[in-house]
Amino acid sequence: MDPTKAPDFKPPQPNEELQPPPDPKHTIPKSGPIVPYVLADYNSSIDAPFNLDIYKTLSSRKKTANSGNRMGHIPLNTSDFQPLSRDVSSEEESEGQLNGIDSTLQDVTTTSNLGVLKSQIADLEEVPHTIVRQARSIEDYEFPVHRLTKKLQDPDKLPLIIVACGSFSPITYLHLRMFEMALDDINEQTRFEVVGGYFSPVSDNYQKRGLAPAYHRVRMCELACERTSSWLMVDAWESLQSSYTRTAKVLDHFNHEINIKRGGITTVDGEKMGVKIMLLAGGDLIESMGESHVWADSDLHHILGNYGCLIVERTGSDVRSFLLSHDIMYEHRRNILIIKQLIYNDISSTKVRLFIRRGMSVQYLLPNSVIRYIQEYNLYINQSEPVKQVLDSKE
Ligand SMILES: Nc1ncnc2c1ncn2[C@@H]1O[C@H](COP(=O)(O)OP(=O)(O)OP(=O)(O)O)[C@@H](O)[C@H]1O
Ligand SMILES: NC(=O)c1ccc[n+]([C@@H]2O[C@H](COP(=O)(O)O)[C@@H](O)[C@H]2O)c1
Repeated sequence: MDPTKAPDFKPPQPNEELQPPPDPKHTIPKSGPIVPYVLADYNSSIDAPFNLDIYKTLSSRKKTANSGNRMGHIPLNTSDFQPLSRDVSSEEESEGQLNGIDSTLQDVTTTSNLGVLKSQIADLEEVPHTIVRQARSIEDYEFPVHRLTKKLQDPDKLPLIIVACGSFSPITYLHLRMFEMALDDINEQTRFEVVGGYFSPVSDNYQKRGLAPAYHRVRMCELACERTSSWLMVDAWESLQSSYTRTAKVLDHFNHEINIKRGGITTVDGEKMGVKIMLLAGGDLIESMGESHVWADSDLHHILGNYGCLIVERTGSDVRSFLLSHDIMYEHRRNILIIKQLIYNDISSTKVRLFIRRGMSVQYLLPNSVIRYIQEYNLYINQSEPVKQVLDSKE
């Protein structure tokens, strides 16, 4: 649980000159083109119209278009949905079901933008289909792009990828819901178009109580994403590292994979454009940013300045006041979006682990496929987290 134990973590010294975190030696080139978009540019209102051409020119100059890219996209048409697995349904059945979904959606979406959006319809969890899986070793690792949008859909918007870092031990409906809340607020309040969302589970080196082995946490996230969402993915890179990786470096990894290696994504005009990457986090994580022994100031400048943060308010935490009181967060406030939970959800992985240990039901707190996985591998039953600490942890 203690990132200060990372081999490269140095606590800030008084009067220290702030330096950005050092580039990881092999994967991140010295001057990575981190996309400089901020949520609210140059004091204009967050939803003011703005000139995309400047960015198009910039990105076409930097064009490093990688012809071999294998990007997928958030499925919007039924033809884009993942095929149902053949061992459970014939091709005809699949077609019939998809057509069924299509006509239902048509009714909802042709007349207005109201109702359930096409992009938010996933295959039902009960419909088994192929699960895209990440490698178990870093040697075989490939960055997942099967649900990344291939092409921006709105010519007036900028592409954005959301990354959630955490333990996910186990992943719950709250963690999944955080992405949906973020999606709604981004669509409503910003000029960004979400082109992908990733979970990045921490590695086993993160010494936090209750961590199931990284391999299982990644698998559970994969089941949850593939079975309940049409756009979320899991990236195992962080979980496969041999030592703890600070969040600043995890975001650099996403920048490397998406912007440096693949040159961003394609705009409506067929140009390549860099993608903004933002960290999705809960209010508690953000409040931990006030503790200098947990987050280095230079990392905070790097994360909040170069990337940005989407903060989901947590019951009982006042993120806005915290933002006001924290110098670095205040400095980068235009790159931070606070997401209000309109329906409060406070599902806690710690309590889920306790329930499992006590043989209690966890149904409707996490996806069924994740519950089945936990049962199959007997996860969390032999844990020894102090019960008092579990019950007091989030209150
Ligand atoms: N109730 C909540 N409201 C908003 N965000 C939350 C809530 N619970 C967790 N999160 C956020 O989910 C992300 C992943 O959390 P993580 O799995 O590391 O811890 P957790 O969900 O609090 O689980 P644990 O109980 O094991 O500490 C973090 O950004 C965290 O802030
Ligand atoms: N200095 C850092 O980069 C730093 C510090 C604390 C937590 N984190 C990250 O925050 C996420 C959630 O942490 P907790 O589960 O401890 O709330 C993890 O992904 C962890 O790596 C990063």
